[in-house]
Amino acid sequence: MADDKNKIITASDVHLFYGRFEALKGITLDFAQKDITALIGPSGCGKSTFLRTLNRMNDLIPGVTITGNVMLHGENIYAPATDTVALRKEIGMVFQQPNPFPFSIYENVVYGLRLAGIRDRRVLDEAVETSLRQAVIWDEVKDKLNQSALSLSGGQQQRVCIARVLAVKPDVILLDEPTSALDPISSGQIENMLLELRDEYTIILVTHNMQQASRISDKTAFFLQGNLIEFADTKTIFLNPHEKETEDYISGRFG
Ligand SMILES: Nc1ncnc2c1ncn2[C@@H]1O[C@H](COP(=O)(O)OP(=O)(O)OP(=O)(O)O)[C@@H](O)[C@H]1O
Repeated sequence: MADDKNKIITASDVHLFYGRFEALKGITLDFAQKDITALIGPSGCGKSTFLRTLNRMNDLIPGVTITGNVMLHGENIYAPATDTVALRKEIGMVFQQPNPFPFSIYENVVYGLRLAGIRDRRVLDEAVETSLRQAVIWDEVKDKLNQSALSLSGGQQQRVCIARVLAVKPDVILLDEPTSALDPISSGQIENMLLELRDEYTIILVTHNMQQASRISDKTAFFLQGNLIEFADTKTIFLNPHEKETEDYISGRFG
């Protein structure tokens, strides 16, 4: 577990039910500042569900019941007073399928800033350039910022979506299989970008791709049937796992 002073998110005994089905069976897991943490495990083990508990995206699904605590900077995000819009700015999310809005590249990136009431063109222009540079797509799009984001390739769209998240300066970025819909070159670009972003952001990544987890993450959490089986340094998980189930999964014996 992370040192107390470095913890940014602390999840304690999180249970989640879809109706009567228990998809998370008491997950306790801490995330350290500016680590990349990979969540791995076979299909249906609950990794995406757990990721969504971290910025209350499951609240949007009817019939969901959640117990336990998720603390961000020591504050319970499930407290009734939590402003979920503000929470999702602090903990941004990127999905498997690139989901740009049907607007220009520029308007996609400034979307959250406009919602926050920022109108100063200079501030918006600066945020667009900074975020697109951080998402390593500035050079490809700088001459066509007014073109629809939907005209870009899938990999470019995903990087614009990441720029859209970065523009509101989150503390944490959640990514749910962000490269699984992309070709290997685009996936590699996104992996390199995540490694660059690690200096500034806490990154939590659901991935089916074990090479990806081992290439870019500092810590790895292995889930199985709604349980967290093992959480450790990525090297330990892949080279010297403590639990038999982890070893079986890593070595391809199931999943
Ligand atoms: N909206 C929902 N309603 C009901 N059950 C759901 C819902 N979303 C997920 N589940 C169930 O909860 C369990 C965990 O699903 P989840 O999507 O979190 O798994 P996962 O590990 O991310 O899987 P995958 O890698 O296939 O995306 C699965 O059994 C799934 O069928």
